[in-house]
Amino acid sequence: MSFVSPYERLQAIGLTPQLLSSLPFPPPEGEAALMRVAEVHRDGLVLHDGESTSPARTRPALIQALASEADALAVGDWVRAERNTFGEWWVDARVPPRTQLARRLHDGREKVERVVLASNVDTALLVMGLDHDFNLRRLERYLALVRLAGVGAVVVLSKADLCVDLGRRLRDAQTLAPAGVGVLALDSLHDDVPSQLAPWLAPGQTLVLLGSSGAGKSTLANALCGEAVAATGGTRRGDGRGRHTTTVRTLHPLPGGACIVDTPGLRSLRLDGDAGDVAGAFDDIAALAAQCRFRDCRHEGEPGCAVRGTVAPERLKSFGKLVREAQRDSMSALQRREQVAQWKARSRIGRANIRAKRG
Ligand SMILES: Nc1nc2c(ncn2[C@@H]2O[C@H](COP(=O)(O)OP(=O)(O)OP(=O)(O)O)[C@@H](O)[C@H]2O)c(=O)[nH]1
Ligand SMILES: [Zn+2]
Repeated sequence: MSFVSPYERLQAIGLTPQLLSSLPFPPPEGEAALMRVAEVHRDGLVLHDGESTSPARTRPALIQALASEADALAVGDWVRAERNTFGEWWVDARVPPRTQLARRLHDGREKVERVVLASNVDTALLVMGLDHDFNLRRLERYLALVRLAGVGAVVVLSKADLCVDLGRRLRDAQTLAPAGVGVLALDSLHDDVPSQLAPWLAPGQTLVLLGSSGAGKSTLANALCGEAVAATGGTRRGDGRGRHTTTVRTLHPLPGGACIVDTPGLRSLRLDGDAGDVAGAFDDIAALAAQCRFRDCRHEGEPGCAVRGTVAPERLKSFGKLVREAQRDSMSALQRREQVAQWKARSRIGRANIRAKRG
């Protein structure tokens, strides 16, 4: 019988020699192990050891330490877990992630929460269907998300078989994609997906599938795995939207030594960064803005603006929207209350002025 060390097994789910040599704790042994988070649930985790998965829970001290920095364990994290006498796994430490894809969730009132979508990702596959799903403004958001996280990306336009003006849509997506971000169109049900994505599937690589519900993420995951690992759903009749078939982010090892995280479709995507970060995620605009006459130019009609007139109006509009959204979300709850109070005061004064004029 040949002996496979736990570290060799972990190579199947992305362990690299660099990671192993930079652990913030001694290499676990005995009842402790290095594992990778494969799923995060409300009441626990699923850990992968490179061969199989086990349920686990997180020590409250670790949850609290992470929460104090608006952080939490996410799929893709490397952790130290220890098995107790009942055979239950408990996670007590995390390896600081190389990358974190995160978004903000807004509760509709004033609470903004940071949610980590996946950790230690090398390449995000930004999946967009060439059917009703195709939306360049949404793609812009996803491109900014990966840019903010410092994660590589490929735009995967699925359902090429359903598209009549493929050439134009490919060109439109290519125009948005910054240098180094590939754009490809495919029919995930019939094309040889692993060979089309081969450049990003080297052993040790971690990929994540991002996109709206029904875009075809799980179909791609299955095509890459060579078997049905993720449930796929149809799209709704009428509007062609997805049915939110995938409900949890899950890490799957791939046959060639890479691994992939399938994620549920995101209903909304608010970027996790301050206004400056978000503005910087639009390379073309950032480069032109350096030539605007005013350093704080908002490109909204100021004289000497180098951006307006050069950047497509719809791109500039969504840039402005994302920057303002980031600004609002970055404000503390207190600042936001103060701003609302100011608005109210201003409109009270405005109404009083109007009344005074009238009469
Ligand atoms: N014709 C065609 N259909 C596709 C293609 N890719 C996916 N589909 C179909 O689109 C529907 C939705 O695909 P899924 O893979 O479940 O989509 P998803 O992005 O995982 O959706 P959620 O799990 O809801 O987030 C399914 O009926 C798939 O069979 C494609 O390239 N061509
Ligand atoms: Zn300007």
